Amino acid sequence: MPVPADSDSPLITFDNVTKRFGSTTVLDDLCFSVRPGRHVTLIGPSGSGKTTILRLLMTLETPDSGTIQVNGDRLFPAAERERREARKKIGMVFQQFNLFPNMSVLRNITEAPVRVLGLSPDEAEARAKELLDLVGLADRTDAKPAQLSGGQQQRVAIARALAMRPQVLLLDEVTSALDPELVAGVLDVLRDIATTTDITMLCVTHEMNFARDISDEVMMFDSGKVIESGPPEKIFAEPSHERTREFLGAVL
Ligand SMILES: Nc1ncnc2c1ncn2[C@@H]1O[C@H](COP(=O)(O)OP(=O)(O)OP(=O)(O)O)[C@@H](O)[C@H]1O
Repeated sequence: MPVPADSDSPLITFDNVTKRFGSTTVLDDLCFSVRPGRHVTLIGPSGSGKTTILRLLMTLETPDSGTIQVNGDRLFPAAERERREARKKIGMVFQQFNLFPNMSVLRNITEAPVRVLGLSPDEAEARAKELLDLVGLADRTDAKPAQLSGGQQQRVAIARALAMRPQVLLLDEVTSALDPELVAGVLDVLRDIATTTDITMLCVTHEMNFARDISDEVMMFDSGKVIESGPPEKIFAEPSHERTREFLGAVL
């Protein structure tokens, strides 16, 4: 039976998760959990497995062993039906915006809620308009993605992820593909979502100021494990692990 989320029971749990690509062990008996409503940033050197963690939660990858649960439903190992239930609670925004180029902005957002959640087109459209307002694009409903800047496209992608009413929002280097002048607008939208909603966020970013602003917790990964975690003021100011000091020394 799924356990209802409350502030004491974790929303996301990784128990002894191992993931290999060929002979490379990317996640090594990894254990961590995230409580509902928390905003957690994953940091660590390139190749330390941060994106793989998000992709496992999206069921885009399969672990070699271990258990992953979301709100008491198993993602892995799980029967297909249970996995689908768990998967529905998760939305992701990718580095590349991945919008449907031939659909309008509005249709990009309403498509999945109608098809997957069974919302009526009117309900989906009303929700999409609220979300476009939230991301500052209420006047661009009829535009095609190619008519928007990269920052605007990424804001549509954020609205599209939220339209599925996920409990967890995964953000994978969402500003890395943007021109520098467009980064702030996207980060402002995410700051707003972090402060005005109760959504749980797992974020991979190289924007350390953003991580400092929105995170309740920063987890430092190295060699497939969490080597330290804590509030951003602790991790950024007084990291206790030598590898964290080295990493932050290179990126800050
Ligand atoms: N589909 C795949 N096939 C083979 N190797 C992969 C695959 N996906 C990831 N890897 C490897 O797994 C390791 C971890 O990759 P991952 O993208 O999770 O790291 P990361 O910490 O997010 O790195 P970065 O900060 O550079 O994005 C890397 O060595 C990568 O090359």
